[in-house]
Amino acid sequence: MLQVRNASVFFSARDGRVVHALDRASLDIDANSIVVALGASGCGKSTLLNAIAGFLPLSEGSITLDGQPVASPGADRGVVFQKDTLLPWSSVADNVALGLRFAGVPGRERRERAEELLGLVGLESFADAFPHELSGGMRQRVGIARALATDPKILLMDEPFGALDSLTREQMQELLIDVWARTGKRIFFITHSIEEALFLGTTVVVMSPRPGRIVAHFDVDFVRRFAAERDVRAILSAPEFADLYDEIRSLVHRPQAEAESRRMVLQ
Ligand SMILES: Nc1ncnc2c1ncn2[C@@H]1O[C@H](COP(=O)(O)OP(=O)(O)OP(=O)(O)O)[C@@H](O)[C@H]1O
Repeated sequence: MLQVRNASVFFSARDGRVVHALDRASLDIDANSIVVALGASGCGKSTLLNAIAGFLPLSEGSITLDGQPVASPGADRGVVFQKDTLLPWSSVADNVALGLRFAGVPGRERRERAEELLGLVGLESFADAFPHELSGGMRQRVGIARALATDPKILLMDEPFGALDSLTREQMQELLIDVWARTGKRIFFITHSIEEALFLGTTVVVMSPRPGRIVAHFDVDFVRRFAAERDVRAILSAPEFADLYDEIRSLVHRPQAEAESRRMVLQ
């Protein structure tokens, strides 16, 4: 279980002002779940993800992963960003295996693991290609394979499909559902898109504008239905999908009217 409790972050801006980016956020991410954070630009989504990744310290509150406090980056958390961070001079297989190289895993084993992961993301024949030979969607697939290489306990994804065209984005959403169904990894995913949040999330949390607070939790089951039935149209045209879409939309657009959580508020 990943537990975030009353997490607040204050930044000191260059002009001396204090920016209150995250306000007492609490969140649980259980095994085999996909928790999607949704909110307007600047509401603190990346701040929350970066704190879970260990890239920045909390000002108040706590984050634990399977009972261990999170204080710095670690191989138990794999991160995928919107902009790919592949090394242009390294082959796709070497990029995937980067974390394993840091961990001292021998070359042959690294290669085998990279090939296995490239198979998982549908890029088995691109192991020896270089990043510039790949499309944007393929590069994000490599990013997902790389984040999985150290067998992390959780995958942290910061708008990973935000820069992709809509068709590629849909393919990547389905690929991610496949990866999730096959690996059972828990995932924390950030997006601006209500549709993406509803399609991918087992839980959707809605954040208010700065200072970012979690104003609502929704338990959702479209992703499990899709993993079982593979019927996108049935999901997107389900009346519950449209109802939830409207409810979340009104929250995102009127976030100051604080929503009542559908679940018990986390203590
Ligand atoms: N290092 C920093 N120093 C000062 N202010 C910061 C810093 N990082 C983020 N902020 C501010 O904190 C707030 C939250 O930023 P954050 O990037 O978490 O939002 P976001 O919801 O992820 O936005 P977007 O969707 O646009 O990526 C913003 O107002 C941002 O300007």
